[in-house]
Amino acid sequence: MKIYSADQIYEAINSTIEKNNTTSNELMEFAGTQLFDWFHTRMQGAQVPIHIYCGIGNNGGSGLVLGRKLLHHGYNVHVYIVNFSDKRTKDFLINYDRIKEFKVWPRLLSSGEDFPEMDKEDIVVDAIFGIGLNRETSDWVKNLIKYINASDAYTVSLDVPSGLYPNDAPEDKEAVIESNFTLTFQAPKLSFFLPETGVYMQRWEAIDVGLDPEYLQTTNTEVQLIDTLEVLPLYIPREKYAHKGTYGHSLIIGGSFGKMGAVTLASSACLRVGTGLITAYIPECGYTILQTSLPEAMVICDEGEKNIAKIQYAIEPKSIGMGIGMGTDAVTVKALKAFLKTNTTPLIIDADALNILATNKTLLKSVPKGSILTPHPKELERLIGEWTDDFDKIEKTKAFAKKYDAVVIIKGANTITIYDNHLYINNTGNPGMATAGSGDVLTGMLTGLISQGYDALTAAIFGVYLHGKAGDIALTGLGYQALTASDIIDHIGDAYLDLFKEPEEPSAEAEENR
Ligand SMILES: NC(=O)C1=CN([C@@H]2O[C@H](COP(=O)(O)OP(=O)(O)OC[C@H]3O[C@@H](n4cnc5c(N)ncnc54)[C@H](OP(=O)(O)O)[C@@H]3O)[C@@H](O)[C@H]2O)[C@H](O)CC1
Ligand SMILES: [K+]
Repeated sequence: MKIYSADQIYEAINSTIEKNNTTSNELMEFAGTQLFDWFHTRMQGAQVPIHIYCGIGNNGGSGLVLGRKLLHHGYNVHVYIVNFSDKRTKDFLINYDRIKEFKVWPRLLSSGEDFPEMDKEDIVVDAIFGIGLNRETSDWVKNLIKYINASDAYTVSLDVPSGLYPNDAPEDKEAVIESNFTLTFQAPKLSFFLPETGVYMQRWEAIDVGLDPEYLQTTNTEVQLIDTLEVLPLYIPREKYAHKGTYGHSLIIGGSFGKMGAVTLASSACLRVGTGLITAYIPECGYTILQTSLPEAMVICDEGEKNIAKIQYAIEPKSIGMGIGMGTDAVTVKALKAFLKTNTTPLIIDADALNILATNKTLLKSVPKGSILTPHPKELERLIGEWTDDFDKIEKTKAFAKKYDAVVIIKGANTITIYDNHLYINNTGNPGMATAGSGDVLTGMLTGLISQGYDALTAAIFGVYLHGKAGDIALTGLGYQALTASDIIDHIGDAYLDLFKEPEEPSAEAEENR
């Protein structure tokens, strides 16, 4: 799914108006009708008080259309105008007049003294600011936002939680609505997926507000949300006359005394994702561990007993996953430096190998084209330096990926793959996957995909998706706490099979948050 910038959404609105020979108010009416349908389907006339807070722009206008339609169907509606400016938009004014058809005179809020009474069993509709927010809110509006947040009423935000920019960090963390549900217009916004700003909503759903399909389809976006529809075309089918050589030889380089499990997990995941052959390159002490725990794997032992000391082998791998459990012992650092000088095979660089690169930045130039780096936030910070907020982090990572022509995967709740100034946000995975070895599994999967012929970017997008999907499937019957990295490996096969499942009729529940 494409994630449009605020500018692109305004362009889409203009294009819709031009092409369909319609008016912006008709668009607002359509959007409001869709919003009403959403509420009506769920509420079925229930008389729970609904408090609609409308700003004076088009976000507020949409709130007024929704309010009018709810009133028309006999709902228990209270409408407030958050009068933060006298520059009311044309469509706001039209709908401000129209709601009075129902003999409803919205209450004007214009200072901190007159906030309405609400009960925590009530529903709040937040239509204060949409994507037109362009500066810090005034103190009294901030107080109103804090008041709404403190009410604990179930809050549904229209388009975005008010106070949240689609493509920027809020100046004041308290001046943002904490929404339980965000009904976003047409497509979600980037800020929904980043750790610092994603917390302002529990769930979201995109409402089709009828924007010009041609504009939406032909416009390139910098950001994409990756789900089954996006990865299905990336899948490379297995050939009938294939042999194990067809799907490449993968090499996992890592391990140190006490950390051999990481290599076992990565090698096992690499196999499960479909590599033809797998070799683990480990220090001597891991020989029996590997051979016993993973009979399918071949093992090459380094001359070092407890740490990797000199990387040399006589095989020709198609891809190499390195760094997991490797440690940062001086002898290993030296071995990695020497290895990078001559290696031309694409690398998937994780964990300690990332830390070694971060302290020896000149080595980054020796990372071959078509390689992937998989840092978690702390490792990323060591590579690119500190950032002021998530958006700054993304800009810095984009510059880093460009400079070294590498694919960078920022691991997190919504793992983000960055390459060539584009962002691919993964939509699978769950908090149960924040567990020991989960990253080692991902490294193994990426290595196995590249060996099978996927290019680095495709392997990253597809691998991160499959990894998350395997974790999601594994979750059933386990729950967040019990999920382990081995469970993710055990469900890689199910994640593949799930790609080809006939789509079920979407239930309202399943539609939410996708
Ligand atoms: N099909 C669609 O996608 C439709 C979307 N719609 C909705 O429209 C909003 C965007 O509406 P817009 O009027 O552009 O913007 P807002 O309602 O978010 O904000 C209104 C104005 O408020 C001013 N502003 C911005 N920040 C502040 C602030 N901190 N304090 C005070 N005032 C502020 C700003 O105007 P200025 O001239 O004063 O800068 C905003 O323009 C979108 O989110 C959807 O909800 C429509 O329904 C049409 C269909
Ligand atoms: K809003």
